[in-house]
Amino acid sequence: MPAPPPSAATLPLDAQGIHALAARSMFELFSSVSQGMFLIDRAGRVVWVNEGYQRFLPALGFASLDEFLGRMVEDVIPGTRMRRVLESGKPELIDLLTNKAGTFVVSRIPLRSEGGEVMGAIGMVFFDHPETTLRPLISKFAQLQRELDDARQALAAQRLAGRGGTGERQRRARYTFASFIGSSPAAAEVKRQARRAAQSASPVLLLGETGTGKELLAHAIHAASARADGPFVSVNIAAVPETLLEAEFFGVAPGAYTGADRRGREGRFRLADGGTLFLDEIGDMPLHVQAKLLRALQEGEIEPLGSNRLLPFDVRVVAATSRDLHAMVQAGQFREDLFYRLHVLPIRVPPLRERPGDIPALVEALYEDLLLRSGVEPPELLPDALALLAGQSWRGNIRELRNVLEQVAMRSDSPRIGAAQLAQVLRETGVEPAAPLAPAPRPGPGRQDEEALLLRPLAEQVAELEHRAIGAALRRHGGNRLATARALGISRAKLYARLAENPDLQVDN
Ligand SMILES: Nc1ncnc2c1ncn2[C@@H]1O[C@H](COP(=O)(O)OP(=O)(O)OP(=O)(O)O)[C@@H](O)[C@H]1O
Repeated sequence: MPAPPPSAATLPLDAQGIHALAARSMFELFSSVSQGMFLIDRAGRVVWVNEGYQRFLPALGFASLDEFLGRMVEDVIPGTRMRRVLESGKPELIDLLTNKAGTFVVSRIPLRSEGGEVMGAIGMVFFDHPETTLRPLISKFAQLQRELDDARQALAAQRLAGRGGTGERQRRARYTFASFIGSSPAAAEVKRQARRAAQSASPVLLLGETGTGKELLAHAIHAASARADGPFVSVNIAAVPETLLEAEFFGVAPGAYTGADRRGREGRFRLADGGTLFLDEIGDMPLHVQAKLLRALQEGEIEPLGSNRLLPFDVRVVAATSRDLHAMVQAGQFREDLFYRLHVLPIRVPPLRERPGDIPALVEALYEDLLLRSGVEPPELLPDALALLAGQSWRGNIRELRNVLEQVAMRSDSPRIGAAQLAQVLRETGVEPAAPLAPAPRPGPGRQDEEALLLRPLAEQVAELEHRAIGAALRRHGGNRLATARALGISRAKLYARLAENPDLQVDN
């Protein structure tokens, strides 16, 4: 019997017909759900762009489609991996692409001839601004990115110091007090206290929000202490599974377990012998380990798991936490006796929002570091952009500032960045920009004027920023001087002195 003639409602039953139908349906599906699609040929030239994709062209720096078509894909879409897909013939079904046009969830698929040869590739953008549409995924990505940054920075510091092996890296201090950037009163006070702590042998407790520089200070304290030639060993308690913490601290005796640990393992206390043991996130330590830690600190001896021998150690402990240990003690979550054992030299590390005056110096240092680490030429931030940075709440503190600065460098070709461009990057990285610390700059100064403004003595510029910061804080707090001094992390006496020098700052309350 002859096959029924194909109609609009009939599925083709031959392989070729099924293939054509599926390909067409998939193409239509992708073009309707994606934000944009484009095609490159075998040479990597952009040969077709659909209507959806055309709206990204201005952000990529193209005024018309004609300028975009026919160009090599990497010349027009910074950071793209389309050429890799051409070369490997393997699709990349989901990826995040960040460039000056924003951050996108993208997909790249090779196009093959009937003979299986790669003839080109199709690129699709599924989401733009994934930081709002895919928040959990993006924050996880941002977290990983930060960890990667920290690891890269550690490696670079090690390379600069000309040091070898991984174990060595772990056991040397990476930073000194000079690495702690900031000359604001709050920063100077922290450094003063930390320097004093370095001279003593007592435990130090660093208290402050995430990303404020607690680990950096722990390294610096070690490097300036009498133990500087000994090892610096750190344990991030939050990152070690609870069941492994004891083994991590106290070690495992040979033969205690079968398998990998059969030969036994040194604990961190022993590895840090003669040096400093940095206990990061001490507030995350389970109560039963707290009891053992306390005993070890009191006795100066540890008992490796599966052993009945006590081993002496000589370690100076520096602990850090972003949690409110005092409240944890009251809630029965942290042992009071351990708290007092560690709370001998407490140092409060202020959040970045309490020292906005340090932002210009931090920007300079973090960009210098970026240049050293990755060769990325950083842009210059104009005064209105610096004022915008100074007005943010920086929940992730300096780590977050570094991340934003890197994003600015990655997403922009312009050598100078103003507040408007910065605000866009802040939004794209998931930070809703708060008002700048100073009123928005009046339109006017051209590039040369702006450069002239930046080429004045730094002290003058810092004083200006301080003046604007005080003005903004006074306005925010309705002229309340105590609240203003607190918000800026300065003493009331200092605020009164500044107000006396600058009568124009007075706000009646
Ligand atoms: N004052 C500073 N000057 C220069 N860089 C800083 C300063 N403070 C922090 N950083 C940088 O910011 C990042 C975070 O600092 P660090 O890891 O020391 O913070 P932390 O308080 O220990 O954070 P967490 O509690 O999340 O572990 C690091 O890359 C560090 O080099």
